[in-house]
Amino acid sequence: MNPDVLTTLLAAGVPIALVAVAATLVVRRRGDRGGPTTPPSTVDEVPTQPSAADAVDATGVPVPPTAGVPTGTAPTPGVPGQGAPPFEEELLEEASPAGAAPPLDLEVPAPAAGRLARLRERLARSGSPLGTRLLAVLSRDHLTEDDWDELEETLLLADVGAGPTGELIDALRTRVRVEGLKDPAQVRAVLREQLLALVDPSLDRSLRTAPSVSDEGARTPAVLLVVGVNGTGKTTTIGKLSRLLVAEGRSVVLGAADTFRAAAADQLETWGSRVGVPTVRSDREGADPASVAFEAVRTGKQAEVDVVVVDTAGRLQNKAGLMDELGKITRVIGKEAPLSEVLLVLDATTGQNGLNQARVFGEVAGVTGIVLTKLDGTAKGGIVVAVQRELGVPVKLVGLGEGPDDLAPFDAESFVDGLLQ
Ligand SMILES: Nc1nc2c(ncn2[C@@H]2O[C@H](COP(=O)(O)OP(=O)(O)OP(=O)(O)O)[C@@H](O)[C@H]2O)c(=O)[nH]1
Repeated sequence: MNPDVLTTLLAAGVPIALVAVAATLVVRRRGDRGGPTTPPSTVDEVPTQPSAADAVDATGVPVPPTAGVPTGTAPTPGVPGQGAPPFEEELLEEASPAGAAPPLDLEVPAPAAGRLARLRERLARSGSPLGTRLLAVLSRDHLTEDDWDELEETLLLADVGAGPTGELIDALRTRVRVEGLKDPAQVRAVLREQLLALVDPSLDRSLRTAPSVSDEGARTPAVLLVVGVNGTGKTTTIGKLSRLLVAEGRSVVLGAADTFRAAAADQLETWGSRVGVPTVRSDREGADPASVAFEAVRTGKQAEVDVVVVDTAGRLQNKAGLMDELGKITRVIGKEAPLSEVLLVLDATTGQNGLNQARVFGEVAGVTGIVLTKLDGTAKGGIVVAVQRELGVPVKLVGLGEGPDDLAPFDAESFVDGLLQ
């Protein structure tokens, strides 16, 4: 964060987390009133104040803000039961960076650690998990050819994919024959080992979210571009990701470059405002997504935030169009900052269809990590294996539900343990 900005704000006695929100509201309010319309290829002005994540107490520990931010936008469809409180005109009239804004409270996102523990519980609720079904067959006394066929079918139905299924069956047959596995605990241990090998714990699943600092001390934010087909949970995932980043003490700017659907920008803005994260957007539906992305990165750079996360539309009617759009977004972002991550959001419940999407985006967008959403709603956890094989990039995050903090960093061991509970 820019120390000058911080000093000025602190000197003015302004709670910094609130300034970002108040100023964002003013910007939105102007647009709502039909004031100066946003010219084509430009975006709304966005405050360059530090985020809530930068607030620290005397010991340097981040001071978590508290709940419930009024916003001028509609309740978010992707935030069940969490619609924004009613629009408060007086509040917006008075809001200004230096003014005495009423105490607007921000939500406290759940810490990243421990989130994946929820995976077990969610996988258990998703019907009969893959591991349980495999164990049931493997625990039979003498495994016949029919049993092996059943194992194979179970893996294929769970979307593990033909190649990895063959590998797993071969490995298990060898182990059962050589080691004469009988004891259920032994069978379980071997299955765990083999599943883990498929999910591959050696892959680097870290998210590159650290800003770079030049020798002269200039900070450039990490830029995360989020791509994927509409409906996979992209916008919701970015909302959840901004909370995860705030929970880790990062300052964040969001870029609403999904200009195809105006509500997507509202949705993103509402997510951000709940945790004090500003959104750069255009009020013009169909505005140039590349210019919004560019502006978001420039804003993040000027404000010296840690991370800029950019949403995209990614309609898949035509690969050439998608390639053009994502290519242009990538090029213009590159003028301001290098891309740190291209995250592909895939819906875990879509099976082969999801894999086809992964293939196209993999060719077009240079994906560096996969976010698998709706893992809570499927017994087909095998898609993790298939999609990693298909793209050769790791699953980095998983969506475990519709709640605001139902996004967790992926961990191979916890995932396999979830399958084998
Ligand atoms: N159960 C469950 N639902 C999810 C998860 N992630 C997203 N969703 C839901 O999926 C639906 C679609 O999410 P969006 O974020 O609007 O999808 P999108 O890809 O941004 O769609 P466009 O904005 O149209 O491009 C919403 O109802 C979300 O609440 C998840 O991990 N689990």
